[in-house]
Amino acid sequence: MDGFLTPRESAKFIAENSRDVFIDGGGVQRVAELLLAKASGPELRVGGWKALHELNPREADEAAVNWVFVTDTLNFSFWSEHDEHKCLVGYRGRTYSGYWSLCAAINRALDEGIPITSASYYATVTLDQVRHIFRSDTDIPMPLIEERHRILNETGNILLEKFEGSFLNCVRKSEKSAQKLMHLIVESFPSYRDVTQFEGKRISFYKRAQILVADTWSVLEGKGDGCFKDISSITMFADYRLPQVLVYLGALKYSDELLAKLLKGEMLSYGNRQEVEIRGCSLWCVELIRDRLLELIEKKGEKNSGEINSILLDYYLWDYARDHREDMKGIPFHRTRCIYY
Ligand SMILES: Nc1nc2c(c(CN[C@H]3C=C[C@H](O)[C@@H]3O)cn2[C@@H]2O[C@H](COP(=O)(O)O)[C@@H](O)[C@H]2O)c(=O)[nH]1
Repeated sequence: MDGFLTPRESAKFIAENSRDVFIDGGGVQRVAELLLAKASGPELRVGGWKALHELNPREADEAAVNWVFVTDTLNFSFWSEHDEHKCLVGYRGRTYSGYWSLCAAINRALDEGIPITSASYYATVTLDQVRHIFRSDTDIPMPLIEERHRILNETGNILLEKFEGSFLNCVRKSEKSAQKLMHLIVESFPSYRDVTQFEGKRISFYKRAQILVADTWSVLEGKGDGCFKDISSITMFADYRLPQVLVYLGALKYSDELLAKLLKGEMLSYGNRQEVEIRGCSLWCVELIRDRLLELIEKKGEKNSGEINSILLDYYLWDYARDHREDMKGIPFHRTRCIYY
């Protein structure tokens, strides 16, 4: 997708021109120190993706890669109008919400013999079948179910036409370059084209394309086809949870006007100036946190396991947000209903 700034360039430009969202240097320092204490733990390792999350595949084979692909193709917009009434999926004795309800529904379908990770199946799956596969245990369905159906059909057909029905073939075309894979994804699959404009510039976030590259790296354990030489060039993923946790941790601040709007639960449309500032400043904030953390590791004389990158910081902060959901109740997340994050 030529003519667009990269996500990192976009984020820097947005942060420099933002009016309602600000990065707090003291907060960046404090988050870097929080992460320093975890730098040698299991969380900030590529292995954490499997070790810490029971719904993720254990294997590192073609089927696992295709599980990641269909999951990240649908990895968007799980928030509900009222948090106490939301889509929930029970699976193997546990109840899952949000992003995890998607993973639970996919694993439940596979257990029921529904080949939901096979392009030949989801290229022609019907809306009724999709409603059944992603059914909720509550009366609140998974949001945007019609869009999910349309995207499954569209994406399945493209994967069949261009990559013989397997995302592993797309990965292999990237020749172990994360950037090449990200661009192959956005050029091939329209639903991944997370782009807009800001102050007259064409900017990109590519949130689902970046997390797809990251999850592919993770499911392949950073080895073989997943040994991307430039994996550290992937930035955090501009969703609606990371901004919330960055505000909670004091690294990001909103203007009074924007905070009041979010506290009222007002929706922001995709591409709206304030929505773009929230996403861009969050992305840039994590880049600054990563830079500061690497300096602290250097100063401490610890060998930086080359692995510390924005992906692992993002995963850690996203999990942190999950684990501190109650504490974060007073901090609003921005409500944008779209297929991009
Ligand atoms: N920045 C970022 N955003 C992420 C993820 C994930 C899960 N991914 C990895 C994490 C653990 C597993 O290992 C997965 O590989 C989902 N999301 C986004 O969050 C939102 C859903 O939130 P809630 O409503 O609370 O479930 C939605 O926009 C979804 O797209 C991530 O990691 N980082």
